[in-house]
Amino acid sequence: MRRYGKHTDEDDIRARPSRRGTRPRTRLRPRHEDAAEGMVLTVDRGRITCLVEDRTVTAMKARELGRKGVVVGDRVAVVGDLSGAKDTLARVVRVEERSSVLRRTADDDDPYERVIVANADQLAIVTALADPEPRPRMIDRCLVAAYDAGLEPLLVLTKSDLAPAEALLGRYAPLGVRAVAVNRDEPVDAVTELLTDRVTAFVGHSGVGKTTLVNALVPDRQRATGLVNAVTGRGRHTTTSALALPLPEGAGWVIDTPGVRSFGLNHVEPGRVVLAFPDLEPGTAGCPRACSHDEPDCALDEWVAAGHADPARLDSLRRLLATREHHEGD
Ligand SMILES: Nc1nc2c(ncn2[C@@H]2O[C@H](COP(=O)(O)OP(=O)(O)OP(=O)(O)O)[C@@H](O)[C@H]2O)c(=O)[nH]1
Ligand SMILES: [Zn+2]
Repeated sequence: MRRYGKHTDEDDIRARPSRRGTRPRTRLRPRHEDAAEGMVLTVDRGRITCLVEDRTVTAMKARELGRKGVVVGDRVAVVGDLSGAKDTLARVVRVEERSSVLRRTADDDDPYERVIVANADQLAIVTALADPEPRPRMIDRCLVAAYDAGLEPLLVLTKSDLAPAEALLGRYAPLGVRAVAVNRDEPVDAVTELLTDRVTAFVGHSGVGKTTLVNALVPDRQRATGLVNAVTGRGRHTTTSALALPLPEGAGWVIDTPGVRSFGLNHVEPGRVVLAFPDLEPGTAGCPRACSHDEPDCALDEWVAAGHADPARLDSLRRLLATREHHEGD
């Protein structure tokens, strides 16, 4: 399992198998042999805050990176002043291959897509059970984004003191999505357990209680946020970019994404979403080319009729795929 932070051991990283195989490092990386590994904690107007060993280092993108973006969660190679002292500036010279990318478009009509988080393995979709009312279509859209990005979704239902969770849970039962209900007056251990040793991006609409939850999960948040702001010189409430926060004892990461409520799904291909449905996926072998999986010739109807999968699963898949069409109020 991927681990960053205090327990990250550099030898570990080098020993990780890479797609490039076993060619010698010297040929792979002729330059910046002395670079240190860092993990990007936040990016604010070109200033990259990374964790290098146990130090918070501010860096700028090296010119040689060109237009390549650097985002929260990226593993990077950093050179220069790595002391983490005030007013020092290091350089990010390389962005390592990403194991996942979470993208968004401003909305479905906006063709411009941007990566918001790299290397997460889980997407926590935070929804209040009341105040504000849950918006199932929005949850569905987040699920599609998670499946598309190859992240495992996790439904976190907040304010369980205000309303029961059963109806909402019922809607997601056929999808097999893990879900947990919490409120601010109870311990959050059940959530912590699901985050252990993972990198989890949190999304949610304003007012759902995401801040309350993240503060409970990361009791050290004030300190962690303070560290970042000491370096960027910005106030606690001004940052709008995503921020990686370590769970206690280095047991995983919470990536808070202020302002990310839902996802434009322009770039999503039905084929990638179906991959998250291993019981249905083999049935698509009989589909016409570029099947939307919601058309008369789709082979999945026959697949289900033949008893290979539960019809409720196909209904759920189609409901999710339909959220790619834009509706008022998403
Ligand atoms: N009843 C109840 N209210 C809660 C709970 N958690 C948070 N709230 C309230 O919900 C409101 C929003 O909580 P926040 O934690 O600020 O929510 P947020 O999602 O971070 O919203 P923004 O700060 O606007 O992004 C606040 O008034 C909280 O006091 C809960 O478990 N139960
Ligand atoms: Zn099909």
